[in-house]
Amino acid sequence: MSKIVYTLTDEAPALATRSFLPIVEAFTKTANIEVVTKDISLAGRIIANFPEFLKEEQRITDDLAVLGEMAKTPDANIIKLPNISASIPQLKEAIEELREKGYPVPLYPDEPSTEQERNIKARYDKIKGSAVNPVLREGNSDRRAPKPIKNYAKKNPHKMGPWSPDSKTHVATMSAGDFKANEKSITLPEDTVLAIEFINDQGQRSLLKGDILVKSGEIIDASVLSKNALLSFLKDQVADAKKKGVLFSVHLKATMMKVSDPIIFGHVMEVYFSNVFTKYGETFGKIGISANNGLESLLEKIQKLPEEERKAIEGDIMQSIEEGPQLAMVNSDKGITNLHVPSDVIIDASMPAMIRTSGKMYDHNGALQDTKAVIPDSSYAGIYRATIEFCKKHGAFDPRTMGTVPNVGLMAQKAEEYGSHDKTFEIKGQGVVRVVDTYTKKVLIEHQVEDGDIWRMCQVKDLPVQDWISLAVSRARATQTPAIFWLDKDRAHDRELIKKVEQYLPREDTTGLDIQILSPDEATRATLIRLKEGKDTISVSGNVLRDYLTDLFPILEVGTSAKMLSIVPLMKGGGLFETGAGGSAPKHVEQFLEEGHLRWDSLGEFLALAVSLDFYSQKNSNPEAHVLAEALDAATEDFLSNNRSPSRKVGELDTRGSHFYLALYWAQALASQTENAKLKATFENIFQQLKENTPAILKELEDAQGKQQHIGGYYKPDAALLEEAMRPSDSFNKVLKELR
Ligand SMILES: NC(=O)C1=CN([C@@H]2O[C@H](COP(=O)(O)OP(=O)(O)OC[C@H]3O[C@@H](n4cnc5c(N)ncnc54)[C@H](OP(=O)(O)O)[C@@H]3O)[C@@H](O)[C@H]2O)C=CC1
Ligand SMILES: O=C(O)CCC(=O)C(=O)O
Ligand SMILES: [Mg+2]
Repeated sequence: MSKIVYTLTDEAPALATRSFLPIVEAFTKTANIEVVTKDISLAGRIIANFPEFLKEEQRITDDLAVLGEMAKTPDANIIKLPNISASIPQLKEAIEELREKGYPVPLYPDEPSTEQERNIKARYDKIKGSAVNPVLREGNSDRRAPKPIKNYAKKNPHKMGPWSPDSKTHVATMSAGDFKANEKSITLPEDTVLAIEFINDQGQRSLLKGDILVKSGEIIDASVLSKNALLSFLKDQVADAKKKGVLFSVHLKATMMKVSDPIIFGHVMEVYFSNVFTKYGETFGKIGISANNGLESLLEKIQKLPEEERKAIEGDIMQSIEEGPQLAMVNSDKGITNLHVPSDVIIDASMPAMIRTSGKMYDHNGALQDTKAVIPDSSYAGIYRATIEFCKKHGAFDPRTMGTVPNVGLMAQKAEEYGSHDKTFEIKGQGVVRVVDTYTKKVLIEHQVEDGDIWRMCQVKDLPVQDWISLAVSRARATQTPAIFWLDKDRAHDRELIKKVEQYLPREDTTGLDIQILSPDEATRATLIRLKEGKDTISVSGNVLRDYLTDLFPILEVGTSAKMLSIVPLMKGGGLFETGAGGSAPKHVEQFLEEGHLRWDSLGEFLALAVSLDFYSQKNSNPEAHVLAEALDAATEDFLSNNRSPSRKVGELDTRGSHFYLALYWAQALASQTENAKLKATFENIFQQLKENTPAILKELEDAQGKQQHIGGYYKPDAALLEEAMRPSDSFNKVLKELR
């Protein structure tokens, strides 16, 4: 019999799990459902990957690899919480913490010089960045705000900052020399093996990557971002932000695009702090400073220098900030700028948050200001530009009346850019990069490159594309909603995809459906007009737009993407249920540690669990699981209508209290259903007890707030301390124990 697999992750969701999972385990046990956990936290993944450095009792299995295999089986039923996609600074912090805890995992070798170091770095590079989702996502993505969530937002609209036509906020993106401009793409007629090679101006050939297995019908594309074009673009933008008196901010996806985007981030650092890097470049080289890791890491590393030198550098950094355009801040109280850590500002969440806030970001005084949002590559920047222009013209959206934009995203099997990191290279020297068919020796794609350019190749397989088209049609049919494929006939890769849509769409029954293909810019405008009028439109997009759109629209419509239903129907028949569409909210952990108040909203998890239980019921012919699922959905509606989401303020209901209410309503729904007498009897008793004990439980939960929390670690907290912190109500724990 299959099981429900629950993932243990990082930061706020991992804290929340310690409170919610015991409830899930207790409730599902009544239907004989086995819930097992798998550790895919950053710390867990590091430990699992370096067994030879550890004592026998410290070693753990590589749960991510286990889940990756499971995702390719029909029995998979995985509930996936958000996890950290670690930047280098985060990875190093986690390594440091583990070593302090007595796990002698190796240090991250920035510049490996031996074979062993190269091997260690390669292993860490697999753990770095977005290393989990691409492994589990063996299916395409279906993300939407369910009806009750939309209805709740209509009745209880979140705050939306007004937009003025005079706003100076704008998107700046490259007009030449970027990935979009240089993209070339082909569809392969048969299975073959490709190689990527670089031939420099002296005619020397080096293999960048060989043995790339490709299948018939697979689309490959390759492109290059010119370093020189990027630098001149960035210089112009720094000057222009200063001239216009707007904040300077850069929005990248350094986590998922883990090879290209940290390099681009580094160039932004070097341009913004050009005086500093020119003056101290040599010193920085000696002490191993890489601009790619951000200002915070730079400031830490210069602590090693003699005081006088350190102070001089710090002074010059301050001077650059004072003389340059003001930087947008991540945390103005703590002086953390947009350039401190490459993973602090992540485009999918950061751009919508800015749009929700009247197009403004924080300056160093904590005041909101108009902003230049620098998104160097123009492939997808246009959707934000179009949205900003729309808001300037029509004002902010109104959550009470706006429609909804569900997404069907092409994602399976490391599709498109998000699967490109093993084929992305910072080019050393001048010459050409070629993609070669190793059987026919034919050069399939070729680019002229210069030193420092970033070249990459992406792939998307044919079966995932077919599955994506079917999923789009089935969602359009199920909801009778128009669907737009966001594909640009002026982009090489999209042209290949359009051919497939034109080939496979006629195989589907589309009678009565409204399905169009529009470029992302046109699709944005068409969708926004409908959205404003209260009409719904399905966006059918590639992988990057899937990511961007499933934060953009939810954040505008319901305030956060945490409330999204996010299903991945796995291509082999299993189910992967992601909890919400957002991340792991590091800011929430900070508040919890300081004030004992956790504001993480688990709505996405409630929605995911209900679908997972229903799926379990079908797979295992277990009708009780279905009863649990229906009752959970009913409980989620009660939860919403009674406003039981965690508040942002200490002393008010937090995540733990919100979980108590969910349990209360879930028990109530089970007690009042009539489909299953055994569950009814069990939960009549449990509901009664929870109800009677409500004041005591709430008091115990409230008493746990208002003080600093000590959980014995950030990346690998202590299990017992966590349990104590996240389950502080004895009265609640006692009732749950009766079920277990
Ligand atoms: N599926 C996954 O595994 C994903 C992982 N990530 C990873 O998460 C980390 C943080 O990424 P970041 O870009 O900061 O994005 P997050 O989505 O974690 O955070 C952005 C903001 O969204 C709000 N938010 C997000 N989730 C919730 C929730 N459940 N309840 C309430 N509010 C929520 C919070 O706003 P406020 O602070 O105002 O309360 C939060 O600060 C990174 O390591 C990133 O790579 C990111 C996206 C998806
Ligand atoms: O895997 C990641 O790094 C982030 C994923 C993400 O943002 C998403 O799927 O929406
Ligand atoms: Mg995202």
